Amino acid sequence: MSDTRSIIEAPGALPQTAVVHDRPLLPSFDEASLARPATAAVTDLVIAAADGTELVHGVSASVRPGEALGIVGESGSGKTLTCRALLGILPAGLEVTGGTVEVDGVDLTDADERAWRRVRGTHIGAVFQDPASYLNPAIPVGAQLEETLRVTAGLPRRQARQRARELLDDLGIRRVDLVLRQRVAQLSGGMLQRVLIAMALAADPAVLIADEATTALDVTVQAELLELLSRLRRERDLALILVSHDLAVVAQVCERVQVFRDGRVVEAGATTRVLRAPAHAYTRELLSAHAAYGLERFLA
Ligand SMILES: Nc1ncnc2c1ncn2[C@@H]1O[C@H](COP(=O)(O)OP(=O)(O)OP(=O)(O)O)[C@@H](O)[C@H]1O
Repeated sequence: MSDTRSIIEAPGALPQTAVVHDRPLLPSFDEASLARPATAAVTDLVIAAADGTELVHGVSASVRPGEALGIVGESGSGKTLTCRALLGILPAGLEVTGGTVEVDGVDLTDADERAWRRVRGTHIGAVFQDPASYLNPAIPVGAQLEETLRVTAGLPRRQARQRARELLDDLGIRRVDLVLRQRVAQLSGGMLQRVLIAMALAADPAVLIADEATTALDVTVQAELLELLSRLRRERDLALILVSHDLAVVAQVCERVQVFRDGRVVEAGATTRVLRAPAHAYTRELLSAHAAYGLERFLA
């Protein structure tokens, strides 16, 4: 389903489950951004297993420079597979069997691993849940960040060291030199995720995917990281794709949202509209589940 075809017009009346409060939802949707060409896009994407079982059934999603797109939906709805298709890292046994994948002006639909390696890291980066599992526990995180800077951004050793400091400083980390010397076990989840964000941004990609990147963190640290992602996309004109099962997370950062269910986009549109006046019964279900946990707390 394409972006436009999947947008269902909002009904006039506001359903009970929509979160209503007297302040406007932020950020507002900038329609002008849609006039810019997409930085990353999947169009009519189909992902299937080797036995032909379809897991993603014709999803379209796109994001532009400086824009944040939220992807929400319950577990197993196809959010991660869609993002993995954009990164060229589908799990073994799964493949793109229909549609197109494009990143930063490059058509990667039929790309081999060599072509993907030229794009991953340099044009598109990603962070996921559980940052510790992406780092070597035996090596200081600074050395791992420097290695990424050498390999992905092609910096010589001395420059990589300097750039690692600058990157962490830019991500709001205090006592940068101390953090760079520490190992995984010595750092908090929020700090490790910052290090992973620094690695993902090492070669200044145009697109960043954050897939449940703040899920396991406590609310305060989560809010700090969401604020950081918002700032980075503003300052770097980064196209951000934020994946979460949590509507509140998406509401804090994204001006557009797509609701996934069973490998399809069931609703898409401006976050404000989707949250205030959900058109699809499933979105209303998601919202009522969140209302029970006080979604409005995060939206104000
Ligand atoms: N390696 C795999 N082999 C077979 N099926 C898979 C594989 N990975 C995912 N799936 C299936 O594909 C569907 C979509 O999975 P996906 O991981 O994209 O969901 P998701 O929305 O990201 O869920 P979650 O929030 O739990 O990560 C699910 O039915 C899942 O079971």
